[in-house]
Amino acid sequence: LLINPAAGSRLILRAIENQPDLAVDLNVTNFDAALKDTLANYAIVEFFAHWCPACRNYRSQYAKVARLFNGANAVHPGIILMTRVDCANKINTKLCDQFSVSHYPSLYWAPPSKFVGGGWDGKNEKSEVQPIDDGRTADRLLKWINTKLESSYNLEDEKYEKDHPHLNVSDIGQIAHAVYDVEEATSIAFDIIFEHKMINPDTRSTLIKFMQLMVSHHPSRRCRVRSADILANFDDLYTSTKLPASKYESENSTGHGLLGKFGICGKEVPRGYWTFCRGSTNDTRGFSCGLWVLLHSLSVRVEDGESQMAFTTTCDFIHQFFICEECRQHFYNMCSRVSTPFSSTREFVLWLWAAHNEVNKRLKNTEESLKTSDPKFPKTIWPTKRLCPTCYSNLNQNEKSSSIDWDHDEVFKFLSSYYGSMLVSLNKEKDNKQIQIKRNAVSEQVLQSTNAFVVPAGAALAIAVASCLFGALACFWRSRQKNRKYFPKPQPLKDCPEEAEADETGILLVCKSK
Ligand SMILES: Cc1cc2nc3c(=O)[nH]c(=O)nc-3n(C[C@H](O)[C@H](O)[C@H](O)COP(=O)(O)OP(=O)(O)OC[C@H]3O[C@@H](n4cnc5c(N)ncnc54)[C@H](O)[C@@H]3O)c2cc1C
Repeated sequence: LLINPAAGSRLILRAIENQPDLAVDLNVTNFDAALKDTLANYAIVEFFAHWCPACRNYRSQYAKVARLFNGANAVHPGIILMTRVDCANKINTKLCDQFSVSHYPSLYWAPPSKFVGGGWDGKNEKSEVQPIDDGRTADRLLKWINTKLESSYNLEDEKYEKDHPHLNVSDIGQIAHAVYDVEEATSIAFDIIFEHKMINPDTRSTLIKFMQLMVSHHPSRRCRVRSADILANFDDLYTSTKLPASKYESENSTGHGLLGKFGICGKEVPRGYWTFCRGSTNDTRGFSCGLWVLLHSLSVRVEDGESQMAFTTTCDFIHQFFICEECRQHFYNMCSRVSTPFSSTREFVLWLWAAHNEVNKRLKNTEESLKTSDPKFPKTIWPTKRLCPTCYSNLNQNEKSSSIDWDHDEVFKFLSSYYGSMLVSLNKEKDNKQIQIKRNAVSEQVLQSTNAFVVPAGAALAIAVASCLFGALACFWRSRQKNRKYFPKPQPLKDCPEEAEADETGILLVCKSK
């Protein structure tokens, strides 16, 4: 699977979907970007040469393991990104040298970020990049992984049919995988809004205010940047006829004009699968779970002074745009019961948490009586003692009791950390200065614009300026890609069979690279 190096790194990862061989082909032009971009905890890089018969034989073995971890139908998503690099392609020579590749295929293991700009020289024992010394068949590679992760993955594992030991939501670290789902839920929410043409004079201001909230506080950088772009061009995109179609790669203007084509978190999202919010069957959890996580992750990020605006915007957004009738009505009733305006983040965060628990409590009874619950994710009053023991004033208290004596300070601390830093802990992006400028500028405007019907001019300007900076960086990168004159054609290095060593398994050969 060869990918245009100019394509975005997420596109690279997405392109593996529906491919029989799900290992991701990387080369020197996209190696760092793809490994930086993945949210998987670990990566494996196979260095091979396309002329090497041992590598050709090994391909199907590697693919059997990649099926478990890569792609939309991964049985165990978000854990390992499995990639390969063709060292016989001359553009990759330096990259392969960095890893001291002496024979093909050679496999290396590390957290993805350790591959970026890194290497392996065989001398540094403390290096986090580690050669996989025994991965010559699919069974042996998986055994190596299982030993390393203390896991029990099996080549026969099928989606939904086995336990997902690494994706158990009662494990606190799993929230780090939810960034994927927050992006997914955001994209789906906006796709629904655009496809169902839900923007009208009554709903327009709510949408704009929610987007302003996202520009400032969405946990995913790509959603913040894209929301800012859309907000800055909202009127043009909405009417669409004012823009040349080529600018946004669209030929026609259906639905809400070009807005629907613009991808609120980028063109690659929604990807069509869930990670943290994945149910044990296809029709449970997913979008509504992702939407809750989005709301909670926004709530912990707002400033004290924004809390009342964030509350009303959240209530209006759910009321006007969540197409589950029962959900939006119930939620709005809970909103309507609030009589005193919020003056702090803490109040808003705890209100949303309590509202969610009220829904959990109601659904628990309904789902138990109708037997519609997801057996692996029954509704509970949350957080459980296991997730947050200090949230319970009295640890001897039954966590299933209807009136738990919460320690609200601890609950707030827990929520702030869980939906704050823990949620983005896998997301290695670093907010750069431009984002900060944009966030500050927009936050100010959000505060001032609780009744705005249009994007405030100042916010639009700030957003546009910041967007231009991103645009300039993107242009610079693209022009550098264009200026690369050519990629040399891959040349066969050696006639492998003469250099080959028999593998003791009798299945494979190993080709020497030098
Ligand atoms: C605004 C809103 C209102 C809804 N109202 C209804 C309704 O009236 N009727 C209906 O049938 N469905 C409703 N739903 C859907 C329902 O709440 C669940 O989202 C759905 O049943 C899937 O449940 P889940 O097991 O994935 O967990 P969800 O309830 O979706 O929760 C997602 C994750 O959030 C965390 N979480 C759970 N409780 C809390 C809490 N109190 N505070 C913070 N984090 C928590 C957990 O990690 C959980 O896995 C609503 C959804 C939303 C977004």
